[in-house]
Amino acid sequence: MSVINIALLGMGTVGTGVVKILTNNAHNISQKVGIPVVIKKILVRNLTKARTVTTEAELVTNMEEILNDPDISIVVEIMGGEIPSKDYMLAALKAGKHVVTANKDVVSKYGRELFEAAEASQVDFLFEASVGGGIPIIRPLKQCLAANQITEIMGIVNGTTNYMLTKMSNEKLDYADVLAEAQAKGYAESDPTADVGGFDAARKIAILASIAFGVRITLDDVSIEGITNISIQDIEYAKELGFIIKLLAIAKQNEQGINVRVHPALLPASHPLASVNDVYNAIFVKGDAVGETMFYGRGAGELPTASAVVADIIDVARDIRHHVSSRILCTCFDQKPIYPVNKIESPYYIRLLVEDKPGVLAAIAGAFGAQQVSLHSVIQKRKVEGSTELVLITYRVSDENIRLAMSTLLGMSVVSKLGSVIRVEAEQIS
Ligand SMILES: NC(=O)C1=CN([C@@H]2O[C@H](COP(=O)(O)OP(=O)(O)OC[C@H]3O[C@@H](n4cnc5c(N)ncnc54)[C@H](OP(=O)(O)O)[C@@H]3O)[C@@H](O)[C@H]2O)C=CC1
Ligand SMILES: N[C@@H](CC=O)C(=O)O
Ligand code: NA
Repeated sequence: MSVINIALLGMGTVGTGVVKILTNNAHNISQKVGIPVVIKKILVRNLTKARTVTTEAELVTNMEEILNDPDISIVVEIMGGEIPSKDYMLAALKAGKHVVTANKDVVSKYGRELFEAAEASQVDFLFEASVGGGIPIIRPLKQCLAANQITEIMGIVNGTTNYMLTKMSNEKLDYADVLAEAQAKGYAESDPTADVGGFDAARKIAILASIAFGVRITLDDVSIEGITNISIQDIEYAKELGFIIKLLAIAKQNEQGINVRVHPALLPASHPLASVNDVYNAIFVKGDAVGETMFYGRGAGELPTASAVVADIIDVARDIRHHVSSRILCTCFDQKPIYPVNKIESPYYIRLLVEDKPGVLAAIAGAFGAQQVSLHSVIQKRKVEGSTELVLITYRVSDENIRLAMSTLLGMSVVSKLGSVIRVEAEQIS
């Protein structure tokens, strides 16, 4: 074997980055593998579309041309979406080809099926780019931290929403404008509701939790809330109170089971995740032996994501050279109960509009008190349409109790509007 031939499925944002890296760093990569890695074919939808990078690879529109090519030993899926990506990956694995993917939708939903197919064919199935873009996180969890019992993962795992929240916070830009910017930069999914709705982050934390806890966690096990209801007003009030709003992905394991959730949260400005800005992601992993570790870097974008994809290609290429494969496949061996989010206690930030008259504050405090919700701080903000805006931070309370308190408040004639209810992740408020 004098070269390793690969095929790309897709030549969009990530595919373009993969072509660039494999071209610009060809010598370096060839030295690391031992022989050159060459892109032989690229599957696209549209052969006549203008491309921003030139390649000697043949552009094709029929997957059979890749599946039936015996020279191609690695298939790199960077098309996105579930269908036909999953079927193409399965077909490639069954044809004895190694597969590298950046597709969290497919890995989080069909991981088991794909791992089984890889094992049956004794080939590799690698997916480093599916979580955290260019940040090494899958390999560290599966290999470098393998000695540990992981108890907690917490982080910012969606570049689009972190970019949006940063721009809204620092430049007071409008939600729709910053979303359009993130799309133009190639950070967002083809359907950006996956980003802003929290589903992309949920798929990523499901993948991380599955690997970390040795359990198959699916999207149905994740409690999901996105950033669609976060306003500049909330970002500003949070800042005044010493907090920064971030979209967090959290997975925790304790005696009661596993809790996996994605939601916006107020973080104290001094928290390490509060200063993770723009498209950057950061992931904390706590292990019983290693203690706390943190992984940080660009979570989306052409070259950072392609960096992780190409690293997987190099890993597989080395395996091919050394006649080894399927070294670390599925690590989800156990069944453990899921601990529901409504039992998780935390402080809450609440913004509401109330009538401007004596006794209202006492009535509201009473409604909270009836559901065992104690108030840490109450600030009276601006006047809006004749009502007064109240911003409250509660002490630690369960999701269940906060919901009950909210429904009582909404039934009170003095409450004209409920603005926002956002969790606060702060150890110091207990
Ligand atoms: N963008 C990012 O920052 C990151 C993306 N990812 C993941 O990487 C994957 C790719 O993302 P991205 O590069 O942004 O996506 P793009 O939409 O930019 O590119 C998709 C590519 O796939 C091709 N394609 C799509 N559907 C088909 C099909 N049915 N048959 C043949 N070709 C098809 C398109 O062809 P054509 O060019 O002809 O239209 C295009 O070249 C996704 O799974 C995404 O979630 C992961 C981490 C970060
Ligand atoms: N849309 C995703 C892309 C990378 O996974 C994000 O913004 O993080
Ligand atoms: Na990664």
